[in-house]
Amino acid sequence: MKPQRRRGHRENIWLALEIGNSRLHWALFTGQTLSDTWDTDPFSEYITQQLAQCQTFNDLPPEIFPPSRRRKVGEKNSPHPPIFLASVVPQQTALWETHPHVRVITLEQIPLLNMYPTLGIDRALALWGAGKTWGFPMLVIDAGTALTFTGADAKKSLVGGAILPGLGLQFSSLGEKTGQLPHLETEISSLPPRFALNTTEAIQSGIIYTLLAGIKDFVTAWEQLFPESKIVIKGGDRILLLNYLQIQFPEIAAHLIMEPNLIFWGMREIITDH
Ligand SMILES: Nc1ncnc2c1ncn2[C@@H]1O[C@H](COP(=O)(O)OP(=O)(O)O)[C@@H](O)[C@H]1O
Ligand SMILES: CC(C)(COP(=O)(O)O)[C@@H](O)C(=O)NCCC(=O)O
Ligand SMILES: [K+]
Repeated sequence: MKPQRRRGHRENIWLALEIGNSRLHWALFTGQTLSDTWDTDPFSEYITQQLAQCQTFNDLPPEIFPPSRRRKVGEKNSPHPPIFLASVVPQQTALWETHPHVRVITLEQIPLLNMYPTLGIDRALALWGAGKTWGFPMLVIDAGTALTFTGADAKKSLVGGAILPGLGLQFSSLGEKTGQLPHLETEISSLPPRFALNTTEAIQSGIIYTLLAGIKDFVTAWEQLFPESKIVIKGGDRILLLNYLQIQFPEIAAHLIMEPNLIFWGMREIITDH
């Protein structure tokens, strides 16, 4: 599984791909060093079929590997690097797993204790990456499509967690499943009045204040169990939520470390030598 060193081209280049429910998250590594990250939309079957034909790095389609990033990779005809894949979207996984350069990461590779078989690989990798970086006990909050809490104790044993609809999903489900509520943008330019007098602000208020209160409640409960634990927040809505937590519950926000690349740290831990 380890990326091989090859003579005559830049050493140990590998790609990490995390497939989430909203988008694909990519990282370019040289050995242990993370040199670049970017996000793309999910791919059609056509693009992944094209990918399976690629022989060299340069053959990678621009939808996957934007031209602006190519200079970091070295010679044009460098062999195709391995792509280490962690996915929580089975339909997308199926498009990739036959690809000759793809290695799918599974829960068995992650040394966390007490994992249950259906635990999301993203949650396990992010928790492992955070714990190996800042130490255990550890709680990870992933503000992605779903918002998740995932915690482990000092023995690197999964304590458990929680899953709820993320910020975007809360807005879209109200917009889609009701007769007269609009589908609002996830961006909230400022905190609305809690008791609002129009529909837009009433939706924003309901979603943002309950999310912030929920995060506060989970963080407080975790800290009662593990007062010495670090807590790290990741995911596409991390900045928005942390900004509003700073306003609403500054004492809670002060405990949170923000780090978007936890899953890539987790992948690096399990696939490279130290
Ligand atoms: N450019 C973007 N595209 C999609 N979602 C985004 C973007 N920027 C911020 N977001 C927010 O990120 C959330 C998705 O988080 P992300 O971590 O990308 O999800 P996942 O890992 O589940 O694919 C959405 O709720 C959305 O509000
Ligand atoms: C909870 C998730 C949907 C989060 O996915 P994401 O929002 O990051 O795309 C994913 O981790 C998943 O499908 N988990 C499986 C169930 C579990 O972890 O218990
Ligand atoms: K995720």
